[in-house]
Amino acid sequence: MSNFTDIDDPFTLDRLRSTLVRLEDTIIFALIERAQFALNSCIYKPGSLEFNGATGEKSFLEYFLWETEKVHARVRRYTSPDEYAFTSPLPEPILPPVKFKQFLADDDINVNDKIMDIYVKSIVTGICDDHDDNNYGSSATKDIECLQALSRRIHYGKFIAESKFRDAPQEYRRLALNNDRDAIYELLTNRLVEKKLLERLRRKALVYGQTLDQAEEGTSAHLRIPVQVVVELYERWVIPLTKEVEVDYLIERGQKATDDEITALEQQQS
Ligand SMILES: O=C(O)C(=O)C[C@]1(C(=O)O)C=C[C@@H](O)C=C1
Repeated sequence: MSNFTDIDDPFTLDRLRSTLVRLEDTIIFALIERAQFALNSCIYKPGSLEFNGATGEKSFLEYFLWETEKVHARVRRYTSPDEYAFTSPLPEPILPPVKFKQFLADDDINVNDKIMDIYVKSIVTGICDDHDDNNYGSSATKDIECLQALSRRIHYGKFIAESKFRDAPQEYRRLALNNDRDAIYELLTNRLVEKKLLERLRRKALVYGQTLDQAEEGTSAHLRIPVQVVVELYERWVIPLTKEVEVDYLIERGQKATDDEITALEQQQS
């Protein structure tokens, strides 16, 4: 809920990108926190015996996440335009609504099911040792932090997409009306930004992962998380999913935009 009550414009592409840079830190630290525990694969298996039927049909992680999101929903977490829940149904907030500055168009894009699937199958297995250390609650707590940070980062693509739409409304609308996902994908892609991001991420993973234990300095043993895993996470999943959200958003946005709106956006630019 950080940016949306700022007085100056929080929605320039530069400002939005600086939020993505900050979220890199959040994600790397969340992964480092999770990696200190074993994989504990039973927490991802629906109805696993370890939990004596207490989680019903759900896995321990799904059960824990749903209970967590219920509390967060009550304190209006998911009314913020940059927060997306994984579970449902969720209760109404007990706090009065917050008036957020309107920037996004209405949409119901939510890729959290995909994020969960990729996280459990490919991400957590890449950062944790595959054994059982009995730290089920701690592991799931850290999983929830990783999932929420990834979800926030990936859905932030909507803000980036809206900003790009406002910069070239005619063009995005034309492509959206043709349902041309590939051309939208090309138009929103900035390869230089992606390249710099991956280089920065490599450096961050190297620095943040250090234990600063003198005896291990300069060896890979002093890293709490493999650098390559963090870089690949972004290359294979985080950037592609962000772009998927951007394309989905731009298709809907372009198809719904009226002539008057396009004209008004173009006048704002000149
Ligand atoms: O910064 C942008 O322009 C974005 O759209 C975000 C992002 C990313 O996921 O980091 C995605 C697509 C671009 O090619 C560059 C970076």
